[in-house]
Amino acid sequence: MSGSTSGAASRQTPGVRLVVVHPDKEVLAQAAAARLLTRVLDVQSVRSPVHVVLTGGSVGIATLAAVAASPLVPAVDWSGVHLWWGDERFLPDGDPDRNETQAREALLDGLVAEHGLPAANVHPMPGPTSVATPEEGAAAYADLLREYSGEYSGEYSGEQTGEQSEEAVPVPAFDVLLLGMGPDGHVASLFPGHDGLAARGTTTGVHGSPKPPPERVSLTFDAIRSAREVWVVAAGAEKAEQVAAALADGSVTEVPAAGAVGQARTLWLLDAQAAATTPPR
Ligand SMILES: O=C1O[C@H](COP(=O)(O)O)[C@@H](O)[C@H](O)[C@H]1O
Repeated sequence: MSGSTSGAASRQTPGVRLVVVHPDKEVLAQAAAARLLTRVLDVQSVRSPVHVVLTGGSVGIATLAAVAASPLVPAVDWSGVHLWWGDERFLPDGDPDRNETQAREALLDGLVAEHGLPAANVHPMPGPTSVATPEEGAAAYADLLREYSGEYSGEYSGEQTGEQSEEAVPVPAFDVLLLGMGPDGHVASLFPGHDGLAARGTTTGVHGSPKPPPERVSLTFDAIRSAREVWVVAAGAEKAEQVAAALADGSVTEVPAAGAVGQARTLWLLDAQAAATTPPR
């Protein structure tokens, strides 16, 4: 055990993984929001811009709502923050089931209107309003990511493996990459047993998602693993089994969340129910 705080139990693995357990989903969302704002402030004290990747899903959106309600919002220089998505449901602009729509309602519209977040710093994944297929959306987003990949130079073939690809992925230097986790262990739109798990490059079109809607756009594992910090947020008893499997370094094919690892740090931010079958370490 290390780093326990009031209401939270933390476990630090020898490497770069930290598991933090909060009493319930509400506290989890509040704590994740506080942690996110603090991280953005910390990064802004040493460099700018800050790149944050958002997630959809229950805890992901609850976290954004908690950010919106935080008194720390004005402490951030939002003009120096860029917001991206880890995945998107392939639905028309404004559809209530788009991760973008939910994030805008929960937080982003308010940041743009009242706190100086430039609308141009919000980078949603394209949907059928602007492209014909998830593949076209994935290609357009890959181009946008490359445009902002200041630290990257050279051609990326999408063929590299392991550490080599982690160093060469043409995406912005993501400071924090948030991921929700489904009860089946999926992260972003990378589902158990699906082709997307092995997709190369930085983005992929998804068909036949077991969770509606069937068509989606997702970052690949190469892009996810390029992030300095990956934070997996999950709540609820229905996720306990896959949380335990991922934290036991289970097969990424069966539990995609097991493959969600940050370059510097991986945080698992859980509620007590989601952590219920994870043995203390
Ligand atoms: O469909 C999706 O689901 C996951 C997890 O959602 P949750 O409601 O079970 O937390 C989410 O992370 C992903 O972004 C989203 O597209």
